[in-house]
Amino acid sequence: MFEQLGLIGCGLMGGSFALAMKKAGLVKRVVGYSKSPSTTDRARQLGVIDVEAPSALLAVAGADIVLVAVPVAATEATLKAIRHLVTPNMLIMDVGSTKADVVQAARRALRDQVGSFVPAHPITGREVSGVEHADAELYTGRQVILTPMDRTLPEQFAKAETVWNALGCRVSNMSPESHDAAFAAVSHLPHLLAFAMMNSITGQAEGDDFLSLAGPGFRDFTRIAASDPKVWRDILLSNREELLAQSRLFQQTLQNIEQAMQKGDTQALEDMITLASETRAHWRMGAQRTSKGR
Ligand SMILES: NC(=O)C1=CN([C@@H]2O[C@H](COP(=O)(O)OP(=O)(O)OC[C@H]3O[C@@H](n4cnc5c(N)ncnc54)[C@H](O)[C@@H]3O)[C@@H](O)[C@H]2O)C=CC1
Ligand SMILES: O=C(O)C(=O)Cc1ccc(O)cc1
Repeated sequence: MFEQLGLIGCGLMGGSFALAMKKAGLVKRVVGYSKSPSTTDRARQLGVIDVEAPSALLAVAGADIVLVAVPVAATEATLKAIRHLVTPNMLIMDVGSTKADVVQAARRALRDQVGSFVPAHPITGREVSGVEHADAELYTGRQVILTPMDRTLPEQFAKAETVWNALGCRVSNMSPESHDAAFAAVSHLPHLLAFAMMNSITGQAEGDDFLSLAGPGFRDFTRIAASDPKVWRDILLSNREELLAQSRLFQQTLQNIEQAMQKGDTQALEDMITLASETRAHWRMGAQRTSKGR
């Protein structure tokens, strides 16, 4: 389907996309660029990319599909660097975890070529980063949210849907703002809490001793605290308004539970735990929404 993928950011998400595209027979050649030459070199050694490019611009030369898979704050500079080679026939996508910022960055950077850009967020990933963890199956069976702009070209949007469907993903669309509000609640806040949880324990004199005693519940709750610092620094800042609003709601809910504990209000405490327990027991990842919502 495509001749050449230009991959900018040869890490977990970009590397996995390259492997998945090759495995599905959707691309003949992958030309990759990452900020550090040793990463690009490693990506070639691992067979994730076929050719190393010395710059983002040269990774795009001759490409008919481009994936930008860098920390979200690097999106604007990356798109600016490639703008002169972007054509209306080229499909450019990102995989960034935030979308309002990315869309604004794309408008500023690509200007009259912004129609080629289809903002994308695959709802998959891991707490490990880097090309060593790239996995051809990472996207299989997962959701991908597209947040097209008014100027997104219908042909490029249709191509984006076709690519993700061919990789086994379920594709849906929403506005960048609705996307950021939802993912502040179900992705960015859980990461924030996991980071805070780890630091709140290690900040105590006996923190290391406590950690040595922790079991599977702690492991499950904190797995995502091991995520990449640069990637998550950018996400927390990029979606800070929505995330701070979610953090305030969380703190209010925590206070309600603490109050019931302080008052010894057995019934209120049990009711709150029952609500959480039943909701979590029935929740399934990626299940279609059945009732209310925005
Ligand atoms: N890790 C995850 O689970 C998920 C991450 N994402 C998004 O995917 C994007 C990439 O994240 P990962 O692949 O996890 O990170 P990663 O750290 O594995 O890969 C990022 C790569 O980009 C390179 N890079 C950084 N700045 C660059 C620049 N200015 N120019 C070129 N290359 C640059 C890094 O050297 C690295 O190779 C981020 O925007 C993140 O929000 C989206 C869904 C899931
Ligand atoms: O590791 C996990 O389970 C994740 O939740 C990964 C993840 C990280 C960032 C995203 O934007 C989407 C998914």
